Amino acid sequence: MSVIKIDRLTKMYGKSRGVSDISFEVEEGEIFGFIGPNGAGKSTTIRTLLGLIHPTSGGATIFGKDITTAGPEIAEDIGYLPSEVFYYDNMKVIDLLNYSASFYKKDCSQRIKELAELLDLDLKRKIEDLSLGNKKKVGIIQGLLHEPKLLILDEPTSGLDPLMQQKFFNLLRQENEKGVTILFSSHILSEVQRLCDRVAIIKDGEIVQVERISVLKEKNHKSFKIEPKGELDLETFNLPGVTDLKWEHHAIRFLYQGDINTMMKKIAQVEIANVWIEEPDLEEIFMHYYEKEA
Ligand SMILES: Nc1ncnc2c1ncn2[C@@H]1O[C@H](COP(=O)(O)OP(=O)(O)OP(=O)(O)O)[C@@H](O)[C@H]1O
Repeated sequence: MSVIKIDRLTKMYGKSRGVSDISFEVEEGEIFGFIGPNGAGKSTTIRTLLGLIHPTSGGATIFGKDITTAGPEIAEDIGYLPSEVFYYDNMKVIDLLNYSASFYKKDCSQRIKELAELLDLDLKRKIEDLSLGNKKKVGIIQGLLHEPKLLILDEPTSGLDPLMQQKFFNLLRQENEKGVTILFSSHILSEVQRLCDRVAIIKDGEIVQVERISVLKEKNHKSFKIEPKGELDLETFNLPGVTDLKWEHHAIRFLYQGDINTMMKKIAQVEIANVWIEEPDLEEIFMHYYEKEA
């Protein structure tokens, strides 16, 4: 079942484009990455889903309900972490969290304690005394305290140190194992690669691809590094499907998309000292993808 179904959604800000004609679905139980460079339209999509802004055309459903007509009802089962968090500084953390919890029809006090312990956050401190990272933790707890069925996270890791990021990712995995669906927006490819099952790539307000991370890595390119014995012309490997062909120290490097047997036969024709065939990381794939599409 689709938890989020976006159907031909367009959002214009006056004459300028927020997102245009985007469609994709997030299935129940998925950790779904939403990735693209700054200004691509991730926050616009998320804010539309949450009913904070209204679509210009097209629309979306969450849990099968229309975002424009059933917003408050849907919101009860969503946890949202905005990319930037703003608070009334002179409140204590616990008071703020209790206030957030008061919007839900359940007792969240135990969950608040558990999460604060896990994230190592002192509930008695005043918000104004907190570092950026600790403020972010308050946002994370706010998003999770009512045990939502869907988590929508907009660039959630900014401001968290690597150790806390790791804890946060573990927490997300635990939530996901309990059945929580997660939409995770980011411009950092490595974190999407670590966490997500599938990903939608957005560029200039349009979805350019929706794919499993594993397929993206397999289908796209292999990274080759070949160290020849003696001299070899770089042009030897200038074959269909080869890109980014270059010398790197004593080795020839390139990305290859195509039948692996063709490439292995070609390599067998030359004298080599060593060969490395690797999956490129997502960064390489995306850079290549963006350049190709540009
Ligand atoms: N309130 C607004 N008024 C006018 N234009 C806006 C507004 N909010 C966003 N935009 C424009 O819409 C486009 C998409 O922006 P959006 O913030 O959704 O991108 P993003 O992918 O979330 O990027 P970032 O990570 O930088 O927030 C950009 O061109 C941006 O300038």
